[in-house]
Amino acid sequence: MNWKTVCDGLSAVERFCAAVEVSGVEYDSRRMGRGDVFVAMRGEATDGNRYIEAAIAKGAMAVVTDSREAYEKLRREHAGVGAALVERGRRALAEVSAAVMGHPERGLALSGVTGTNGKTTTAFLLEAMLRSVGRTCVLIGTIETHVGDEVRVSPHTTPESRDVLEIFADGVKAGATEAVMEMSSHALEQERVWGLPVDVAMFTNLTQDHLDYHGTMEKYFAAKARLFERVGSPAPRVAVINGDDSYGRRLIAANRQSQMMGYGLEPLSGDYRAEDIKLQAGETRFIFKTPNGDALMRSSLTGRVNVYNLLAASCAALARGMTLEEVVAGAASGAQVPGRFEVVPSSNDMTVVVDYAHTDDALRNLISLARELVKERSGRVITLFGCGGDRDKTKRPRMGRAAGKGSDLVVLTSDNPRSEDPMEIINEALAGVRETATRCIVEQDRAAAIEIAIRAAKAGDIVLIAGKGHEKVQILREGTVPFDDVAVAAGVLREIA
Ligand SMILES: CC(=O)N[C@H]1[C@@H](OP(=O)(O)OP(=O)(O)OC[C@H]2O[C@@H](n3ccc(=O)[nH]c3=O)[C@H](O)[C@@H]2O)O[C@H](CO)[C@@H](O)[C@@H]1O[C@H](C)C(=O)N[C@@H](C)C(=O)N[C@H](CCC(=O)O)C(=O)O
Ligand SMILES: Nc1ncnc2c1ncn2[C@@H]1O[C@H](COP(=O)(O)OP(=O)(O)OP(=O)(O)O)[C@@H](O)[C@H]1O
Ligand SMILES: N[C@H](CCC[C@H](N)C(=O)O)C(=O)O
Ligand SMILES: [Mg+2]
Repeated sequence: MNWKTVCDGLSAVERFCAAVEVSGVEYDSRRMGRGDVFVAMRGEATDGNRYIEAAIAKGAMAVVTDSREAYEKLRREHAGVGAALVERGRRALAEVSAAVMGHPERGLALSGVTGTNGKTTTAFLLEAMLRSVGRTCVLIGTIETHVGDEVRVSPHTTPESRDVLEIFADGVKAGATEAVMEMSSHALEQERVWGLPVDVAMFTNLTQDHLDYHGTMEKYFAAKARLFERVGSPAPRVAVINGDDSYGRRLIAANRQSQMMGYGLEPLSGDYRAEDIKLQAGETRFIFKTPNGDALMRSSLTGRVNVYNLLAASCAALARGMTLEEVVAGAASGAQVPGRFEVVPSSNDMTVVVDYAHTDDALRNLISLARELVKERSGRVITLFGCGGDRDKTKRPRMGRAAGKGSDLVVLTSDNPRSEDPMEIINEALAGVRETATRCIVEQDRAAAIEIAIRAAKAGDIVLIAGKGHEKVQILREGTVPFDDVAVAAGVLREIA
């Protein structure tokens, strides 16, 4: 594509439309190919403007920068290279990528989901519903990325706009008409989803997480709320919002532009509600009440939180034109989401569950679900958890309290300590557990800790292995090593069988 054509569609402060052809876009000098546009973005760790020379050396035909100094240097020293001076690097990245890739976002109806917990599960459910009526989908989220039937690894929950658009372009080629995407608060704040036309936006809930990045709950909420505002693209056509959540109610009250679908369990939560809920291990049933009729909803997912996820996905599927009957049939077709209340198969008479609960709210929900499940058989709840390093430190004692409060035994261990000292993280969480009277065993090594937790269980007990879910690695100061909670737990269960 001609750089001038790209330039014409770019909201730039100044531009130099050299007569060059560009074939791709990159934001990382290490990934540059000949003929690409390099978009320099200012980050927290470094500044993309430092890598302009490296990008040109690798064959950049044009450079987009938010630095006047860098722009003027480019004009002086690289007369043959196209250039644009913009206000915000990440916005420009989205605009340039969409133009160079021929606007793949226009070929897909996009449903986006945000919230602290439940994004991955809701996205998987919605994709299953859409697929059940024969639609080809793109799915972008924490666990993996789907381009129709092709499964790819997800380096991030929400990639940079350039990478999202590349996936969209592949999706369009594969015949996709729908895209379902998790939109993390980091991505909304950093405008990684700038310019994407969201048709249906979903909000699951907001509880404490990521305060290391956002600072306060209000700022964290403001980042999530951007999905429902007119920033960079029109406001979503339909907003699907959890009316049982106090932040959700604020979004509902502030809404002026979208068709509103409020959902929840409380009578005032909205027009889409779950009533007569029946929860069992491996089965959830409820009456899905809608303004256009009611239907019996059944799913193999376990737990009350999944009632919310089913409601959000069902509302979105209705908004995408599916009938109530199709939605209900589609929900029944939704399979296990990896690492979300995943029961590890075993011949022992205890239950071992791997779950991605990594906030105090998720732990509380998980433990109270486990408590309900063991009630009849008078079993105990044994909870293993750890807290991530280089992430929100204030959630550590809160997670400790939540684990201690509902469990009969806590095993405290490591969960991606990253650059931090694992024992320091453990001690911060331990302070919370100690506020409760629950016995706590500390074992820094996660594999050893899993073994301790399972060996402590008796017939009828449930062992919750929380925090890592689908993850396949442990991130340590010394490096990243393969690690899989399900595999480790299955190994221990085999040994004691
Ligand atoms: C805090 C955060 O979100 N950081 C992300 C962000 O980094 P940054 O803006 O600080 O960028 P930077 O590293 O300073 O680099 C600036 C620019 O220089 C470029 N560069 C850098 C080096 C070089 O040699 N050449 C070069 O061109 C970089 O590609 C970048 O464009 O942009 C980078 C490029 O895309 C990301 O890799 C990085 O993710 C880091 C690794 C990360 O851990 N992110 C997590 C917190 C995250 O985003 N998580 C959410 C999910 C959270 C949830 O569970 O809800 C997610 O959406 O995945
Ligand atoms: N609707 C919900 N409300 C509260 N907790 C939930 C909900 N859905 C799932 N959870 C809990 O949160 C954990 C993570 O769920 P899920 O992966 O669906 O959320 P997520 O928002 O994608 O998380 P992340 O931002 O880390 O990717 C689950 O394992 C479960 O313990
Ligand atoms: N994706 C989230 C959750 C990771 C959960 C836990 N395994 C951790 O490493 O803290 C994050 O990066 O904060
Ligand atoms: Mg997720």
